[in-house]
Amino acid sequence: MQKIVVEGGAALNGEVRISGAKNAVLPILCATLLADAPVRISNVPRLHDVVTTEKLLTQLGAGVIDRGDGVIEVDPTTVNSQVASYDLVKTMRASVLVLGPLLAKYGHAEVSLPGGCAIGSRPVDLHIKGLQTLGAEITVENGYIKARCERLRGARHVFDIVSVGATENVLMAATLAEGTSVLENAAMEPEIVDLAQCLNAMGARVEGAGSNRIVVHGVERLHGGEHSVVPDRIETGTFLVAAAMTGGRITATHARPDTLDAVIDKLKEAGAQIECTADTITLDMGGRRPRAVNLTTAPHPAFPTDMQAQFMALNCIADGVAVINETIFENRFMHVNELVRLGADIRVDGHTAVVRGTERLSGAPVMATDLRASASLILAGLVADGETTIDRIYHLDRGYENIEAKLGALGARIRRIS
Ligand SMILES: CC(=O)N[C@H]1[C@@H](OP(=O)(O)OP(=O)(O)OC[C@H]2O[C@@H](n3ccc(=O)[nH]c3=O)[C@H](O)[C@@H]2O)O[C@H](CO)[C@@H](O)[C@@H]1O
Ligand SMILES: C=C(OP(=O)(O)O)C(=O)O
Repeated sequence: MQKIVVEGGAALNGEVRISGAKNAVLPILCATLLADAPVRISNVPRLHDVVTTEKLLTQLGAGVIDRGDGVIEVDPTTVNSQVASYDLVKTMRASVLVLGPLLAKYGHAEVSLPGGCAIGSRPVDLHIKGLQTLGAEITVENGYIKARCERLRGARHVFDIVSVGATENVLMAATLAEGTSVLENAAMEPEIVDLAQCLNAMGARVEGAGSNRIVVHGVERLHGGEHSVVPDRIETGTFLVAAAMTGGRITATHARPDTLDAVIDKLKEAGAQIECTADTITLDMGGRRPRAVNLTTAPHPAFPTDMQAQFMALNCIADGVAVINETIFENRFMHVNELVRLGADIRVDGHTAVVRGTERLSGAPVMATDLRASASLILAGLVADGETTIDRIYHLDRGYENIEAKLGALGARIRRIS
């Protein structure tokens, strides 16, 4: 099994090119199923989750051409199965996002229940309820969600709680429904906006994405189209935190600063100087030690849960005490015990972690438990004395494109070993 070895102590300097967003490209690839002509997606990151989605689309019968240069062409006209099997869905929860498109296009779909994952139980009841509001008959049998409906009907639906995935599934389904749907208490994440832009490029009529009220005027068909995936705000934030922790200066290029307000505010609070243009972010820490920053995760535009672990790593070596509240997932502190193995001082009580910054961490073998936990361990390794070896990095490869090459180009001493 592969591992990543980091030798701490180097300040990061230079430029890093940000990839397309994992959390945008996955729903967008699923959305191509709605079209009745080929769709071309560019700025696609090379990620394990993208490969899994390609396999899923292929299993459904779609033609998938990955041109290897960040462009994927999906031909959905050859789809001949509406069943997403457990084998693939269990490896990637986002596979459940084929449910809405398949149901809307073909009138039926069977998608394996994704089950829980390391960070929480992550049910899909809100996806099901939303599709039921549009008229779907849904049962859950033998571990599969079985959905059926001749043609979905536009309706008003209020999500019980804000869910990114449920908003995406219902939004995609509503594009082919008869009449208008109004989705209230919708998620407002930039990835929802990107999905809506892609759907509109395919002929959908979606308004209000990015607000908590999305209006979808159903159309008879979606045609092919082209879309370039929004830059990954979580990858961007991860590199910015790395630079802040090491006292360095980096510029993230091909980024979208306007999707990162809460993260940029916290980095400034930690003492970083930050300058943005429309598509770059320069962070200068000037060799200073970061100050501790309190944070509470919440749906966009508040602080993203997908950046919590990275800021935990920053707080481990910051000046002061930080209180971190995780309000989205019930079990998203699994990096804590591993950070403690590196010398961090962290106490967890329920959804709250109290982090007392220490001047030094010391390298050790650690184990990644999930995607962002893996990133936090790399960040801690960048500032720890000696070597940190991170095991189970397959989590990392789900969501970061070439992270060791990108960090290495910024001056980090990092390598992958088998
Ligand atoms: C592929 C993708 O885009 N993943 C992101 C997406 O995950 P995902 O879409 O799975 O996350 P949700 O926004 O749905 O989850 C938010 C909360 O709602 C709960 N919930 C969700 C659906 C449901 O039917 N019932 C229910 O109770 C979840 O358990 C969680 O506590 O948003 C999360 C929250 O920003 C991010 O951490 C993930 O990186
Ligand atoms: C939790 C994450 O992803 P997923 O929803 O794909 O598990 C993440 O990107 O941090």
